[in-house]
Amino acid sequence: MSERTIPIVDHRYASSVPEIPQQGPAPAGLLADRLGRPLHDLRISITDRCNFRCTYCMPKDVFDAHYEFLRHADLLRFEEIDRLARVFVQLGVRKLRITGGEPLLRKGVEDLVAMLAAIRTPEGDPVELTMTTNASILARKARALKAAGLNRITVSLDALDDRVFRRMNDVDFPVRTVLDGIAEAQAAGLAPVKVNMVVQRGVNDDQLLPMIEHFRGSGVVLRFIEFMDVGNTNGWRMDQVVPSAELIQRIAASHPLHPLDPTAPGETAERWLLDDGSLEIGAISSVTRAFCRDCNRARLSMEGKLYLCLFATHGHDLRALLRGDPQAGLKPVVDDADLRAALAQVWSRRDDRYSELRGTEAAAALRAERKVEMSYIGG
Ligand SMILES: Nc1nc2c(ncn2[C@@H]2O[C@H](COP(=O)(O)OP(=O)(O)OP(=O)(O)O)[C@@H](O)[C@H]2O)c(=O)[nH]1
Ligand SMILES: C[S@@+](CC[C@H](N)C(=O)[O-])C[C@H]1O[C@@H](n2cnc3c(N)ncnc32)[C@H](O)[C@@H]1O
Ligand code: SF4
Ligand code: SF4
Repeated sequence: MSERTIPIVDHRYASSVPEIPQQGPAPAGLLADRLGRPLHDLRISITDRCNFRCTYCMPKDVFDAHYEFLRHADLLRFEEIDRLARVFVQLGVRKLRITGGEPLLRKGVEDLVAMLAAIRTPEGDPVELTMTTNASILARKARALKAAGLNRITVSLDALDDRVFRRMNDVDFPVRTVLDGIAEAQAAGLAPVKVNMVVQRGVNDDQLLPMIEHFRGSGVVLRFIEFMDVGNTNGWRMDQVVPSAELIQRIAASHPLHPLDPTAPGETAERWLLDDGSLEIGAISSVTRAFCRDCNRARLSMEGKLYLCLFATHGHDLRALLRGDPQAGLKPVVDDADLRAALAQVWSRRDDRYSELRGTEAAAALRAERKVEMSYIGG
């Protein structure tokens, strides 16, 4: 291991096994955390590997040839992910997002999509199923993903200028291939395609207007994300954050904007429409306008740890519940009702709100403990 490689998984992402409560949870509709927030989204990270080395996410000097990625045996099997997702849906989840690392790199990902697409709510309805991808191999996967039941897709793209994009993904990957992936996703009917751009001052903030011009009239929804202090390795600096308020002002100077109402409680993006109706844009302002108050998102890692915040320092070990853990004297939980009770208890004790606390001693303490990495938890 090189000196700069961060310590191995167990230390980074210490885990706690949720208890199985004696009594069942509150009825699904009433489940809420300590701050009264319901559970609505489950974001499932299916691999910690990626073929890009985006400088703000997997810097090369940390995620290098010596970096220890998880072994395949440590990953949840698709059947295990499916079982957990079903129980989460019983508890109120209505949107599933597959992410990573790069989710399209996981072998057989279409089979997982098909399994998750078959899940029904207690009322018999399907849940929304989506994915976040760097689109490096989306052009050849889009039709199979749609056929398997994926509803829509979000593509990460940080620049239109090929040189800027290659520099940011740091593996010399061309922008053309990502644009082809977006076009194929649209042709396959994965609608709407959303494009997410992380904006870093001095790195790609000159790409705002070219991105807008490119996607006008295309049907794509374009969203700008404030560069976040997620993880411990990306060298985050506040002076590289372009506050959404500034960004919107810069755009509005040349493209008059019309604000849109929120579509659902807890949504991440504030939205605007270009006055001529040619493009919807969104701003995700986790740094300058925290949206923890309505945060209804849970995150499941590829090895089965449940995280209650993007900035969490530890996860709850659901794989130990599914598989048992002889060393800890744990038998596998065979009854879904028990699993459901354990998950409900974890959610009901949640009080995470890192972005609201950023700048306080509580947040500094979390940073000292080491937060989970973005490529592990999936964004
Ligand atoms: N701080 C913080 N950032 C988040 C959270 N959820 C999403 N983000 C950030 O916003 C980016 C975009 O989120 P998406 O994955 O597109 O999720 P979404 O906005 O819920 O998705 P849609 O349903 O497509 O609107 C992520 O990559 C993260 O960088 C959150 O709960 N907290
Ligand atoms: C971790 S990636 C995983 C999925 C896939 N590899 C991709 O890039 O779409 C999910 C999202 O997190 C975003 N992201 C990663 N690091 C970030 C950071 N420091 N601040 C804000 N967003 C970040 C990426 O731009 C991407 O849109
Ligand atoms: S943002 Fe996505 S594509 Fe870029 S390094 Fe992270 S996981 Fe890979
Ligand atoms: S910082 Fe944590 S609690 Fe706040 S919105 Fe993000 S994931 Fe939710």
